[in-house]
Amino acid sequence: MGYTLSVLGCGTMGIAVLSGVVDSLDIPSRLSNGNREKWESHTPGTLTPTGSPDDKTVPSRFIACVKREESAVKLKGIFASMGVMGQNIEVVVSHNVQAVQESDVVLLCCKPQIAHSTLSEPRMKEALNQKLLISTPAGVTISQLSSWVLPSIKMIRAMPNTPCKIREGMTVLITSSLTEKIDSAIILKIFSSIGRCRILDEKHFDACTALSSSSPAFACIFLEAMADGGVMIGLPRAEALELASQTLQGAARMVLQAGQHPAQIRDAVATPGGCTIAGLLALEDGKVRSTIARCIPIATDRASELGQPNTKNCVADQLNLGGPKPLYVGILQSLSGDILHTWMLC
Ligand SMILES: NC(=O)C1=CN([C@@H]2O[C@H](COP(=O)(O)OP(=O)(O)OC[C@H]3O[C@@H](n4cnc5c(N)ncnc54)[C@H](OP(=O)(O)O)[C@@H]3O)[C@@H](O)[C@H]2O)C=CC1
Ligand SMILES: O=C(O)[C@@H]1CCC=N1
Repeated sequence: MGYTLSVLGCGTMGIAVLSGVVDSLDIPSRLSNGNREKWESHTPGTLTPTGSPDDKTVPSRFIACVKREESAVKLKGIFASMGVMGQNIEVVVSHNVQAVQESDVVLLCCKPQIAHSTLSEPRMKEALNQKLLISTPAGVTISQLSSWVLPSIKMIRAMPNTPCKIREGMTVLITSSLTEKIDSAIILKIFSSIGRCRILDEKHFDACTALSSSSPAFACIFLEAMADGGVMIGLPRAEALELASQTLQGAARMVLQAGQHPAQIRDAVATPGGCTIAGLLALEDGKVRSTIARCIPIATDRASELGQPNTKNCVADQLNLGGPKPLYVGILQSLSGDILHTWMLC
C-alpha cells in the first residue's frame, strides 16, 4: 500500500490535482472496468509513477472533503466516470478532521478566506501532527500557515493550475521547509505526475499565482478572441475554436519543446509583405502587448491580498453565502448598480 492523500476543499483545483494524479497511476479498478481511457500527458518530463504497490512515495488511497452534499454528489460522478469511486477514492462531507486523521499527506484546497478556520477546526491541529501539509490557497503565506498549526507539521506551499487535470499543469513549489528526503520525493512525484513543476522562493509566489495559476483564464480570452475573428469571416464556431486552440498549443510547444524564442517563431511566420505582418501591425495598434503584460502585475497585487486579514473579499464571502457562483450572479444582478459595481471591483 502507498500513502493516503486527502484534499481539504475538493472544488475546481482539488478536482484538477486529484484527477491528474489518479490518471497518472495504474489503478487496477480503472484499467479493468472499461471506463474512459486515462489522460496521457504530452509534457516532456511528466512522470508516470511506476513504484511498486507498496511504494511509500506514491498515493494509493484518496479522500476528497467538501462542505455541501450536492458537491459530494458531483464529485462521486466525476470519480465514478474515472472508475475509481469507492475503491480508491472516498468523498466526505464535513468530516475534515477524520479525513486528516486517516491521511499521510493533506492537500489544502479551500478558499484563502477560510484557510485559517479550516485549519483551526477543533482537533485539527492534533490530526495534522507529523503529517505533510500542501497548501494551495493564493496569498496565504508560510508564516501565516506556521502560526495556525503545530511546529511538528511538515508543510509546503504549492501553486498549481487547472490544466493539472489533464496532466498538463504548471506548479510552483516552495519546499525549503522539508528536511526529509521521502517528503520531497512525495511532493515531486505528485506535481511532476501532473505536468511541470518548479521550485521557487516564496517572494515570487504571487507573481506565479498570476502568471501560471490565473493565466489559463487569460489565455482563453486570447483564444476566444482568435476564434471570434475566424467566425467573423465565416468559419464555423467549432472549427474556429479548434484551429485557434491547436495553434496556440503548437506555438507554446515550439517554445517549450523546440526551445525557440517567441520572436523567432513570429519572424519566421511573417513573410515580407504577407498577411501575417498585416495582422501583427493591427494587433500592435490595439496595444495588445502592454494590455496583456499589465494584467499580470494587477493579478499579482490581488493575489497578495487574498487570505490576508482586513482585505476586500467579494460580496458573496462577506455575506457568507454558500451557493454556487451563478446564484451569486443572479442575486447580485437583482441588487442595485452600486453593489454590483462594488462586487466587480473586488
Ligand atoms: N481555481 C484555480 O485555478 C486555482 C485555485 N487555487 C487555490 O485553490 C483554492 C481553491 O480554489 P477553487 O478550487 O477555485 O475553489 P472552489 O470554490 O472550486 O473549491 C473550494 C472547495 O472548498 C470546499 N469547502 C468549503 N468550505 C469547506 C470546509 N469547511 N471544509 C471542507 N471543504 C470546504 C468547497 O466545498 P463545497 O463545494 O461543498 O462548498 C469546495 O469544494 C483557493 O485557495 C485558490 O486560491 C490555486 C491555483 C489555481
Ligand atoms: O483567482 C483566484 O483567486 C485563484 C487563484 C489563482 C487562480 N485562481
